[in-house]
Amino acid sequence: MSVTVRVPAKVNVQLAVGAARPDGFHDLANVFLAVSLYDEITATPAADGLRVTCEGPDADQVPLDRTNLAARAAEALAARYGREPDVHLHIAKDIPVAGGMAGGSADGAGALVACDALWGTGASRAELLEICAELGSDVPFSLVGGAALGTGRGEKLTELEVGGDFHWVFALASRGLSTPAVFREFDRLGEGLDIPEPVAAQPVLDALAKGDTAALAVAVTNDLQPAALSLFPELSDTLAAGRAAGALAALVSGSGPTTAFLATDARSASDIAGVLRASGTCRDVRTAVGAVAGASVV
Ligand SMILES: C[C@](O)(CO)[C@H](O)COP(=O)(O)OP(=O)(O)OC[C@H]1O[C@@H](n2ccc(N)nc2=O)[C@H](O)[C@@H]1O
Ligand SMILES: Nc1ncnc2c1ncn2[C@@H]1O[C@H](COP(=O)(O)OP(=O)(O)OP(=O)(O)O)[C@@H](O)[C@H]1O
Repeated sequence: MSVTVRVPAKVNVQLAVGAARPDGFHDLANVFLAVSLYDEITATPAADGLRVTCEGPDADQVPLDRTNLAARAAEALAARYGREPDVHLHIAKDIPVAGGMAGGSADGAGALVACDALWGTGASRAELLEICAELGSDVPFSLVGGAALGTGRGEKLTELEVGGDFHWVFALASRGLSTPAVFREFDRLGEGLDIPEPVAAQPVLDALAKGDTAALAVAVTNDLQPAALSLFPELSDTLAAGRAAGALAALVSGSGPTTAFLATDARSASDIAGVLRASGTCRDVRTAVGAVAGASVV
């Protein structure tokens, strides 16, 4: 018997970042939207301990040892329920690696849900969310999906209403960006400046609730974008190409380097994707819609 769980990627429609905290993390007002790019995690019982395998275009960049977030999730759940993590976790990876779309976090949440079902632990949702928060700031949202406001370091979630579909185009970059490096660059760029407390922007929440793409397009913000562009200046060319192709908004997704483009509808998304693909400013292009459900057994 095995269990397969499908988990979406995310885009941040608002990412407000506060000053560095004493523990090195940053307080956030992080408005997450789950989008229809998915990893699938299959958990199969194994007699000989924990093993991770991965397939997909970026599979060679995924660690298969105990640092993999899927492995860490299985170990955390097993430890809590006093059992051995005897499981084979297979990741079918479609979310870009080190792309700012919470790919590793998706695998952590997916492995947790898969092992929970396989082992029949009966853990409550609150317990699963607690383990997610220990694994990483983005992991709780990968479990929950839909749209949510993340506060604290992003792990404290309030679910948000979404009144309609939002159509996106994502341009994948030629290399990854390290999330800690982007936060460090944010700190460096902000040295000597007064960094305000991060707060959720009402126009973003209203646009989501109404399903109003045009309103969301003028409301999206990402405080990590200047840091990501500083470390990866060529991303400006991708953003410009998407804008010229008719995107209503163009921004870096989370810590980058994936760039995200908001489109009027599915047809426009497909047109923008075609122009971006031909522009030579990115490695690959994908379209997706949000909001979609979080980690779900298939
Ligand atoms: C950029 C975002 O993807 C936006 O959703 C997240 O804030 C990052 O979430 P994540 O990849 O799950 O991050 P974690 O694994 O928790 O932390 C990785 C590193 O990112 C930095 N980090 C992360 C979250 C946060 N609120 N402040 C931070 O400064 C820290 O250097 C931390 O060591
Ligand atoms: N299951 C996993 N899939 C991909 N990377 C993983 C995984 N587990 C650990 N990692 C490590 O995490 C690093 C960041 O990868 P990930 O794809 O999660 O980045 P990201 O999407 O930018 O994250 P986020 O958007 O949450 O900041 C990788 O370079 C890799 O070393």
